[in-house]
Formats: sequence, C-alpha cells, structure tokens
Amino acid sequence: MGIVLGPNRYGKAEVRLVRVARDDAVHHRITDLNVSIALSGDLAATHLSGDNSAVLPTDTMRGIVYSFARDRPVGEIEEFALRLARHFPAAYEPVHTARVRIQAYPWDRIDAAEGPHPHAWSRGAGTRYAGAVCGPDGTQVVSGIEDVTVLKSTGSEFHGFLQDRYTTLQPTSDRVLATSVQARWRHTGTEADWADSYAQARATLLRAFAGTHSLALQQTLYAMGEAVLAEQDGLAEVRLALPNKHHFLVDLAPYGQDNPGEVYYAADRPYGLIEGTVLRDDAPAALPELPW
Ligand SMILES: O=c1[nH]c(=O)c2[nH]c(=O)[nH]c2[nH]1
Repeated sequence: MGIVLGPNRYGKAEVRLVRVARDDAVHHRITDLNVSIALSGDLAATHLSGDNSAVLPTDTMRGIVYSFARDRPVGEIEEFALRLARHFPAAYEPVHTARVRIQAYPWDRIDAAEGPHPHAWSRGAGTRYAGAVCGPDGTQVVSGIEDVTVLKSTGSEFHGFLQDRYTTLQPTSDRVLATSVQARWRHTGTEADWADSYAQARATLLRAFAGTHSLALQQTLYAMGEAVLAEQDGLAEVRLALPNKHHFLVDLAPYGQDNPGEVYYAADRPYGLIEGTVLRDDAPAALPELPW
C-alpha cells in the first residue's frame, strides 16, 4: 500500500476587477467582476518535493486578469472567461487545463433629474455568472444567474406528500412560494450572442416561475429549465438550485384574530433546497472540469 497525490488544481480565487470605460470625461460604463482561475497540469513536483519550476504564481494570474482588462474592453463575461481560459494552456507548457469562473455584479445608473446619471450608480439585484474550461478535451462555456429572489403570493400548492408519524406539515392549496434562483446553462458552442442569450434566459426563468401554477418547487424547477431549453437551441443543459424560502402563516388566534393568508413570518433557515438538472436527451456530455 502506498500514498499518492490525487487530483489537484490551484489558482487565484476572487480577483475583484472594476473596469471603467470612459466614453468621455463624464459618460462612463462600468463592469464589476469577481474572477477566479484554477489551473491543473504538471503539478506533482511542487506537491511532492516543493520544486516550483512548473508553478505559475497565483499572483501572476491576478496580474494577467488586470492586464487583460487594460488591453481591451472586457466584453461579455463569457468572452472574458474564454479569453483567460485559453491563455493559460497556450502560454505555459506545464498547464494542461484552465478553469475560469466570473461573477458580474450589476450596477444601475441612478435616476437623476436630467435622466440616467452618466457616472453615478446603485448596485442592482442578482449576479450574472460565466464559467469556462479549456483543456486537452476541449473548451466549454456555462452561463448563469445567482441571488435573484422571486416570490409568488398565490398560485402555489403543496399536498399529497408522503406522510408518517413524523409529519407535522399541513397540506396546503395556497401558499407563498419564494426562492433565490441559482441557475446555470451550458452552451453547446463557444460562440454566441452572450448578452442576448443571457437576457433571454434570465427573462425566461422568471416568466416560467411566474407562469407555472406550482404543485411543488420541484415542478417549478423543471418548468423553468425546460422553458430555457425550449427557447434556445444553443443550450444543452440547465442546472438549478432553488432554496425554498419558507413563509409561515403566523398564528394570530392568541390575539383573537384570524389570518386568512395575510400575515407571514419569513424564515431564513432552515430551508428546503431543491436542486435539479434539465437537459436535452441528445446533449453532448459536459466536460468534467467545467466550472458550473
Ligand atoms: O415545494 C416543496 N417541495 C418539497 O419537497 C417540500 N418539502 C416541504 O416541507 N415543503 C416543500 N415544498
């Protein structure tokens, strides 16, 4: 019996990059990113003997992110993720595979008296995501959203579930349904109108959440994923993680009051966590190292 080095990777996580595009002295556009890079390849020597000759310092990766952002506009985050992911295996012989994850935080122009302010911003809701892998088995891209909180104040039921002596949950034919959407969708190719695909997927997810009369969050999850795939041929697979943000009706009987679905306690934990994948049955497989 021996002890060996197993799978490993390393990189710089959470490089915070704010890129200001100055159309003129006062009219700006901003991009606010959180970039993480992970490389794998010939890394046995550093682990086994501390020989760092094949190790590109993570500090250099940080520098590359900032330098690439200066060279030319970052563009859509999928584009930037691909540009970075392709660079590392091409530029450094010991690097076989690069994984890049990017979160983009939205900033909305503040409504000023004269209209949208040219350079003052307020942080928007939700985060956009892109991930790319580039290695010997190919290149793939995934896009997504996270922290988009949605709620329906009716149009949601939950009943007919398995019951035993531990069951206390009452079946309901009308409840509040709320979740914070984390969604990922995998592209079949590496070229697309990323902005348009993103806007469409985001809108479709929200429309499907709103439009599905829910008998379970699981059913809503499938409907959301199915709707995104039905609208975009260039997507192979949608993965969703939906925390069930429970809203409990408050018992007002002690105060001599009824509560016909008006006063709720919004619990933050524990929460049900509903996760699932919706995919085309003929979809090519995802690369194992794709950073979802
Ligand atoms: O939509 C739901 N799915 C569940 O699996 C579940 N479990 C639970 O307690 N409430 C709910 N709601």
